Amino acid sequence: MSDDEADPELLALLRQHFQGKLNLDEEPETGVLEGAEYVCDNSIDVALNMRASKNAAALIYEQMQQKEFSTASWSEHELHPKTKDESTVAFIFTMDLLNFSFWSLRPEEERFAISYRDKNWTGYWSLVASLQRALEEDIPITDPHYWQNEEECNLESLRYVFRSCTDEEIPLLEARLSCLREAGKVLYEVEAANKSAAGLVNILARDFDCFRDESRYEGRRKPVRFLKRAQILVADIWACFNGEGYGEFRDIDKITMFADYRVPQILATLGCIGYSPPLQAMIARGDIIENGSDYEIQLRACSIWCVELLRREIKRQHPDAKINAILIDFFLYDTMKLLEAQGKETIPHHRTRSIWY
Ligand SMILES: Nc1nc2c(c(CN[C@H]3C=C[C@H](O)[C@@H]3O)cn2[C@@H]2O[C@H](COP(=O)(O)O)[C@@H](O)[C@H]2O)c(=O)[nH]1
Repeated sequence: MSDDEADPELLALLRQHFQGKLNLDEEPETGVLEGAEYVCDNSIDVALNMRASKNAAALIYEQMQQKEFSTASWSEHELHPKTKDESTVAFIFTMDLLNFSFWSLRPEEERFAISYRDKNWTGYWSLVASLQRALEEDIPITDPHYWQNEEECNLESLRYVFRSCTDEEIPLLEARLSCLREAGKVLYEVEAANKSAAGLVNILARDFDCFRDESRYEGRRKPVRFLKRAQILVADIWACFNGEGYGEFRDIDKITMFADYRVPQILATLGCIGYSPPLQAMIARGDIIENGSDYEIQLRACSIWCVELLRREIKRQHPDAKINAILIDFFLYDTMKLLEAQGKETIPHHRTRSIWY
């Protein structure tokens, strides 16, 4: 072959690459942990406390062992779906499309709540209860075709699905409808990610605006990615299916802590993270912290990085521990909710209103 004729194989490869069809990296990365470490290294309003984190790691692991905390714990929750089938995947997908911003400024007895199975459910559980109740009322709330049908699925019908037993409505109802509408457009196959957790997270962030949870941070060229609902979606499917069938992901340990408003709260309560005086005062007063602000990015990123360091410390203390950031996160969230139920909250959660968490 003369040297001015490019190899046809190479040409075909390059053509595919420039058409964006070539997936060279068989082992995708989400970039969440890399961004979290960068922010944490440059953060002045949130700092990690290594001694408290070391002590917390031992405490968390001991309690997780005592409670035999595992993926099976996910399905033990009264409201979580029990069947291991495609309808449960659809349930979890719908749930994590809408799994954001339940906090209320109202007193406990007046806040948005769902009455279901003779109990009033608030926060995240109000979402799960609403979806279960809708399905029992034969509303196909987990069906993408329903989300697309403007006759059937609209603000009125969604207001009915999330009807409250108090006079406070679910926050961001319109935003929830647009998340469903958008998702309805991109009919989704879990197989697309060929069993890669990071791959599925990246596809969700690429194909759905409402999963693309990232922020520009100071001078950094690349946005800092949090991808909280994309990651908790993968984690919920993995946990629900105990890592089998739809829940099988070869790289599940690449999933990080989910940067919400509860786990930073328990990390601060444990002393693992600390705030600068101005940030401390804002959180104590219950001031709104804007989504995308420096304070908020530092809070979320340092929490992700802190849970990563807790995971590493637990693995150092117990090399054969079957543990990852997901199980630590789930455990910390449940622990925070227990403290809340016992009226033992000492540090409030930060207040950011957004569709990201
Ligand atoms: N980081 C993290 N964030 C989590 C969860 C969960 C529930 N996961 C269940 C599944 C397995 C676990 O064992 C849990 O039982 C909800 N959230 C987020 O918190 C906020 C709701 O708070 P509140 O209004 O107080 O209910 C909201 O942003 C919601 O998206 C978690 O696990 N981790």
